Amino acid sequence: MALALPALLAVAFLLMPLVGILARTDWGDLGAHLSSPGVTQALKLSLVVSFWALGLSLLLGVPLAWLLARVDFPGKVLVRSLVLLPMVLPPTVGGVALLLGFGRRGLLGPWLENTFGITLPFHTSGAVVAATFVAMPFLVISLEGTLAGLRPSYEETAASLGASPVRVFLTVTLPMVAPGLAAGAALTWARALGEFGATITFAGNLPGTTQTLPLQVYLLLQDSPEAATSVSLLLLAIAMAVLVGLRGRWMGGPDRGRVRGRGRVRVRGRAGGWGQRGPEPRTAPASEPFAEAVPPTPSPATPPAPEAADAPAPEAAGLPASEAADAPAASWPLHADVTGFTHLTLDAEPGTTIAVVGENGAGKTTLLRALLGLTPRARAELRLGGLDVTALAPHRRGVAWVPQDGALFPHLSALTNTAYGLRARRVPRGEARRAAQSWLDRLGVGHLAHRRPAQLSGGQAQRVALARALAARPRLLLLDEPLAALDQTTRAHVRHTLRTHLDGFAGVCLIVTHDPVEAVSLADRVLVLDDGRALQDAPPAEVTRNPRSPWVARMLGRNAWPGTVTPEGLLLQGGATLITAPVEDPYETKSPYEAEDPYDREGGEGGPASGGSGPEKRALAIIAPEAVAVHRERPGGSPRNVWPGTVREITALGSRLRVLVTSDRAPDLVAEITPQAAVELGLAEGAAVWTSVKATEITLVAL
Ligand SMILES: Nc1ncnc2c1ncn2[C@@H]1O[C@H](COP(=O)(O)OP(=O)(O)OP(=O)(O)O)[C@@H](O)[C@H]1O
Repeated sequence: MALALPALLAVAFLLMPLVGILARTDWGDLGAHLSSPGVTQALKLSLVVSFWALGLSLLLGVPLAWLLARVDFPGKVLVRSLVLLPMVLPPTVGGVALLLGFGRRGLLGPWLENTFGITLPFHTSGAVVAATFVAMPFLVISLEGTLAGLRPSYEETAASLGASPVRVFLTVTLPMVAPGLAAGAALTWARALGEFGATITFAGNLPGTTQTLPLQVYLLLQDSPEAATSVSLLLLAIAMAVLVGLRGRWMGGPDRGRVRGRGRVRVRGRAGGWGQRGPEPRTAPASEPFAEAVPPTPSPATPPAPEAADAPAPEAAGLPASEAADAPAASWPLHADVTGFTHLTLDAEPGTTIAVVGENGAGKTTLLRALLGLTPRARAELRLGGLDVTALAPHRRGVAWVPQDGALFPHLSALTNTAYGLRARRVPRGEARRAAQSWLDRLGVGHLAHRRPAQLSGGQAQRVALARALAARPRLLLLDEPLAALDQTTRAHVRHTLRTHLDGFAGVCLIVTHDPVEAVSLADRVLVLDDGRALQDAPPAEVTRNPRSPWVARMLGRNAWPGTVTPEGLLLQGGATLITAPVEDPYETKSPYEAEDPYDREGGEGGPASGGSGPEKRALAIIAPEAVAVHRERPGGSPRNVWPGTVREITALGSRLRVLVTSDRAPDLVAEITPQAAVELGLAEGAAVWTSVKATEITLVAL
């Protein structure tokens, strides 16, 4: 209430002059005033000047806004202040400054006059310059705000689909910032139309040449105040119309209402933790509803129809003719040497799907961006099939990227989105659309071809994004958490679709995921990253059996305790010893896979076995939750690993319960028991219990 009064006063203060104009307008003579020769001449001149000023502002201001929004350069703050200056400078001072810069005796004036014969003062061009000087900042700041708010994933995805930077700007950036651009343009035009102070100071007040409407108002005020009021009303009406048309869009940053981004629902941390289900079977059950909606998938031996039918000329696909000539038909093994923040070597046969997992900040996105050629933080020497694409720009690599939110272009239909990659490679429109429709059909979303992304559900949008990437016929496919934004049911459906279609993909596919089910059910290999290095790169079964880090173990639903190997077992942090079965030195029993591990061969730093070279042998004790017994009394008998503890959390997992027990004598432990056992034990959160693990149930994995 205390604020309402001054606020009302402010509104009244702003309203009063407008009411004054309305009250004092001579409505009977309004038509005559506005159609008088002097006013119509000034109106015409104002329109000419304001539209020229708008044109100049667009020509110069759009690139400037883009530069300010997208490029980091020294002195950027200064340039931005310079752009804003005319908005706060008194217009007459602006006029004086223009005179000193471009006037006949100004810095550039003589040169302009002698070289181009251009004299600005007392010419219409001078009025245009004055109007541009004061109006352009409106365009620049409005567009800069919109551009800065546009997530780069749209433009990066467009590039990954093969679009050149100019094409990306024209087909993605410009349409997506159109509302901001239109708002800025309308304001710029309105400001130019109302310009007075700089114009009269710099260009003078010559009827028919520089005397625009605002200058007319000033003159009329002395001779015919009623006519001045009528012209003021006209200018007021125009200004109001512009503001009402913009409906507050100016300075509002990107038009978030229109550019609908899919929610980034990150499934992190505990998603794959001890409350997670065990791995799903790799093949989804035939009873999955979506399975029926998916047309039969061609085997890898018979490439998908669109690939065969619509393969563009190699040159059209962005390959230099010489490289294209000896490019293998449709099979793209991967070899990547990545250096920088990410440091690893990756080799994979065509058709391999690799799940990239790791904690937050492990370098998953950096790896993908390095393969795309989009980050200076890591560089990938990249060979895809017979082609070394290292030196190629992102849009010429044939590396398609599906970011987490899909980044479907909101202004294009599902069909046009899907055809985007082919169109970027100059495939004729009809052909590209037919191929796109075919891909949409195969992913079960063909009937949604004409919908805009905003009219699709999360799962449908993901399928369209996948269709768009596959339709571009990439040599390498990068999926960044493709299922993260989906609910559990949709996730299972889309996972099945993904699996089915990745089976028919003739390149390598990397999937970043935080979901162990996704990693195990979709991938042929799991690449575990830690601080940009490959901690483990093995088939899912191997990673599940012998996880190389506590994080991976926990992600896969296992208890994982790091410690130091001793003759009895494992010395845990805190001094307790975990007794294991007669110890097989984990450093001497390596799985066949480990023996082949490239990091072992190279003895590379950070490789999976590098920890074995020191005097102290670190290992990870893996304990399956099913192997943990829970008791109310201290158990007797054989188990030697017995700890008192307290139940901290009980969660349901299918038909079983997972019980988190904390103890001051051992690390946190998760037990999996039946609901019946829980009832019999009278388990509840806070209950004092004992946990035990048989020595034979513990697996030691070298760290
Ligand atoms: N542009 C950048 N400049 C400097 N450091 C960066 C930049 N981008 C990422 N990093 C850092 O690099 C590391 C790896 O980041 P990256 O985004 O690749 O991790 P991630 O595994 O994808 O993580 P998340 O699971 O959280 O997405 C992090 O420590 C991050 O802080």
